[in-house]
Amino acid sequence: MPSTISTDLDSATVVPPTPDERMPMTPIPKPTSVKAHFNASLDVALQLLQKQSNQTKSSGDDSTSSLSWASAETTKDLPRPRTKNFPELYAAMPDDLITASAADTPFLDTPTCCNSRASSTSISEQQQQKPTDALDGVKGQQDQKEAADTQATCQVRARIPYPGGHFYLHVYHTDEDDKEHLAIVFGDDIRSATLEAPRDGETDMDRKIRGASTGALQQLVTNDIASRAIESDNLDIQSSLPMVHSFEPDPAEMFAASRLSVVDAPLVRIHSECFTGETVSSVRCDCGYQLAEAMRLIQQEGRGVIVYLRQEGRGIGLLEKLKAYNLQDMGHDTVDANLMLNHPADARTYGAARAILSDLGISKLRLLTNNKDKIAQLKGSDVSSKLDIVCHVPMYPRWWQKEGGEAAQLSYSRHLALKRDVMSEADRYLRTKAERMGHMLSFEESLAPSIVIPRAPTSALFSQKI
Ligand SMILES: Nc1nc2c(ncn2[C@@H]2O[C@H](COP(=O)(O)OP(=O)(O)OP(=O)(O)O)[C@@H](O)[C@H]2O)c(=O)[nH]1
Repeated sequence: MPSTISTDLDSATVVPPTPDERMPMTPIPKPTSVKAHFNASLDVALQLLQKQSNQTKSSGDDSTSSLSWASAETTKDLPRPRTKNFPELYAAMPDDLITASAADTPFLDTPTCCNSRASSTSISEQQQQKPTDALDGVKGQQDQKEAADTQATCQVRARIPYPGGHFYLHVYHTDEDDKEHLAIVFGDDIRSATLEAPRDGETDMDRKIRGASTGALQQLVTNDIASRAIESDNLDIQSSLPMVHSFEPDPAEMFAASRLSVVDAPLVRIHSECFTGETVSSVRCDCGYQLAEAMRLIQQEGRGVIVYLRQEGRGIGLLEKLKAYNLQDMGHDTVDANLMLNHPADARTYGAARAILSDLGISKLRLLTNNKDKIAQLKGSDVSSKLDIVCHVPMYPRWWQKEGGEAAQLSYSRHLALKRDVMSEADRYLRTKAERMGHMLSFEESLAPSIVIPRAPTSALFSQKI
């Protein structure tokens, strides 16, 4: 009987071994870099595969005894990538999608992923404004040092149904604080190394309960092979994969290419908790909009991550944020209100976010943000854990976008109501972010870019019907 591809890592039924059958697992050291992440994944996969193979041997089933995950039947109807190494899938992003070059942006060498000239103008203008002392580069550099050392461990992963699909919610603990930071992951192939790592004495049921995989591990292995090929600059994936020989449409090639997108550049949002904006729909800030918009954009692409950090009130907590709100109602802006309460304008660091992305195997990304400080901190200076932010995607409030753009999707009356509600409150907030915190926002409605989200290099693959 030919073996078939299982695309659901958790769908394979594995009979839990009796205690005697259980193979002792060597603990996998916590990965410290992307390379280590994949090495750890492979080690985990091989150990579990070995374990699974022992189990199936003992149960007389040989269907999982090889890595032959591509069957003849599954190959015949698939479109074939044009060349051996699929260069069209890795084609550089079109020039018109990148408006701000490193040369244009002295404080920021991350281009903007949008097609508007206005955007690069506004960025240059913003960069001439001096950020507040609380946000200057010294703080960023100190934070980067700390960030490189942060360890994040995924405790559990669960599937959450979402309109039009599902995502996986991951709960993380870090050694920085005792909060439950989250990763909202779209895409079945983005996996946590620390979640998958075997834990002493656990059964398959234990693994299932915490959301780690127990079967069908071929994908993890293949994923790792493809990733290693990329890491060593060897794009000849075909020589690294077990079953790619013909020039006929081949799911193995398609699959290998899709694996590469793990180290390509998915959309990522690093989002800070905001109870008021997200849960009770406050329009004092744009946080609720930004979270919803990030989810919409990432779901549209089919894969990507929102790292949801428990940094309420830019790190000062809800209690202090509400005091700051009262000061704002007395006429102070968000920066001054924080300073009057003896807090920095922004108390956040991004070590946890970097550690979580590393754990998820993401080293290259497109970042949804307007915040230069966030980009600088995330990038980091430590070469071994450097994040490659290929561009940033502006998070422009919908009500600032040109008529006929995204705003046109709202009904006219809703649009007017939104405008009326937010103009006085949220616009004041956004204006302060731009003027005093160096956020890359332009107030002129006519300058707001109509945002074009560049497709991930491999997204063509996902849009093909397989
Ligand atoms: N201290 C304080 N925090 C606020 C206020 N309004 C919103 N926040 C918090 O600010 C955080 C969001 O940060 P923002 O500065 O809006 O945006 P950002 O994440 O830095 O930048 P983007 O990536 O462009 O969204 C959330 O944790 C909110 O709870 C406020 O008036 N005072």
